[in-house]
Amino acid sequence: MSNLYDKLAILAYEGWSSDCHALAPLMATGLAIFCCAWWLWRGMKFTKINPPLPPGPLGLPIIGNLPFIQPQLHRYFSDLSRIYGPIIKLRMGRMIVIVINSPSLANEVLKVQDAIFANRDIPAAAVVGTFGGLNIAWRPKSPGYNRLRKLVVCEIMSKQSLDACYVLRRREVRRMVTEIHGKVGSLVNIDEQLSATALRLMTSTLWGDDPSQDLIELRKRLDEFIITFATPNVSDLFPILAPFDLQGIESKAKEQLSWFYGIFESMIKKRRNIGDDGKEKEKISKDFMQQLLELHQRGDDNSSLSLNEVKALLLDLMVAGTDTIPTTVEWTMTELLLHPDKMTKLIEELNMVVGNQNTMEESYIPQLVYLDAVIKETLRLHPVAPLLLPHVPSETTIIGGYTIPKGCRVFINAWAMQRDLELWDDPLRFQPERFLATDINYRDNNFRYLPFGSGRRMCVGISMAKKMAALLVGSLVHSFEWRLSEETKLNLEDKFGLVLKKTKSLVAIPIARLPNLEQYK
Ligand code: HEM
Repeated sequence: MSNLYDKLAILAYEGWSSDCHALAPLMATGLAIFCCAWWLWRGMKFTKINPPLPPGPLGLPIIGNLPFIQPQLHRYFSDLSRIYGPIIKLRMGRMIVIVINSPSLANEVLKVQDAIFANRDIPAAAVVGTFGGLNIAWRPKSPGYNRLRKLVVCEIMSKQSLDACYVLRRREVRRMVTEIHGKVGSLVNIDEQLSATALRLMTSTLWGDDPSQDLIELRKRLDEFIITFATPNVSDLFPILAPFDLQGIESKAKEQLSWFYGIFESMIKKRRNIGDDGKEKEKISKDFMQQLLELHQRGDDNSSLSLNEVKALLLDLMVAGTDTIPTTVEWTMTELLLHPDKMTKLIEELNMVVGNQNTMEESYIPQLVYLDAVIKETLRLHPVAPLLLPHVPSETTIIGGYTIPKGCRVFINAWAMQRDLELWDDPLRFQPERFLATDINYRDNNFRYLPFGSGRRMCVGISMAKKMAALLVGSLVHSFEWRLSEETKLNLEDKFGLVLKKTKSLVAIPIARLPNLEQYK
């Protein structure tokens, strides 16, 4: 090769110096024009492919904006968007963060360019625990992810499957009503009550009844695990440091996850030991674990699950389901207690549809349109995932005239859009009626209202969440009248975390409102 270059050089030199002497000025001009044209073309091509990154606050070298980030991320990001516009950029260590604050740009990310943005990056702490991202929430875009999601949406969360395990949900909700009835006239911490109920609801839906299971220990482990994952990890901000696990987060996560997987493995083992016949089989046939194991045993590549996928999924569904639903229900009860006229309207609807001789059942939900509007309005003002989950573009692209680099984290500030004065009439007012007047829905591709996200990464638990939230709010309001103690000052302060919770738990006094004691059993 170098020989060839040498020959060409000699040829060029000899040609230039002898035969083409007269053409020299012409060739020089031609070369100059070519260079200018090439430079202009490169410049145009560069600016065309690489517009600037979105605007944002200046940061420091290496650590970027990290020292200035405020813990209430949803509020901090929306304050920044008032200064820098609907799309902003921050840098956290090596990580570029993009925040979207307008429905038209959210439409670009979640619909027009959904194929690029339907990707995730596994946090360092989750790599080992999810067997390299075998769960749904962290799994990068891949045929494996599509297969898993399809199985969960079409089989586990199908109407048929959810109806089949209603008996399990009903039992836990009735248990909650009985427990609250035992505290009638005294203060009840609604957050604690709902968290315990949601955990029982989720665990019995996932694997039915397991008397050997210590739910207090499970709750404690779950809280520790959530704290580990919510702690900002230097390994994610500076991947080069990941092998050192400087904060010990990865090793903690590994230990915590192996505890959960130990429990799942022993339950799977027990389940497999149950024979094909008898009442035991009948009892367990409705829970998710049974369905997941049946998918595992299918043994065909397109529609079966590996055992590690089964375990990673059980954890995914447990984490996703146990805090989102009670948080939504607690916010709903708080708003209703702050707005007695809306509470009265809901009671009237429940009296009319359910009646005071019956108990609240899921079969009434389609007729309870005001209840549906109340929950939708609550999720508008208090979305449990205010920034959705981070989307990670699988290639560099352009949004709103700015370059969005491959691998950055894109947050959609649903919280800000759902309270935007330009998008909603009187946005800070709790007004469920706005959902009666319009037909805004959770799945509408309506990018000003996104409590469950949208597109390929939309929440897979939406059908289950809708049923559980309606059953819980309906049962609490149908069974009891709720009063506040003299000292209680209700407020709507929130705190950002894995879910957007109330800063102060709701505490209220239940009074029985149904005529028969039987209705509380
Ligand atoms: C009120 C209750 C709930 C709300 C408001 C909610 C909201 C969300 C949101 C906003 C996302 C992220 C969407 C995105 O990144 O674009 C999400 C993802 C997810 N949710 Fe939910 N969720 C709820 C309940 C549940 C339940 C009950 C389950 C399952 C038992 C569940 C399972 C999941 C999973 C697995 C994902 C990840 C989906 C993916 O990455 O493909 N969620 N949810």
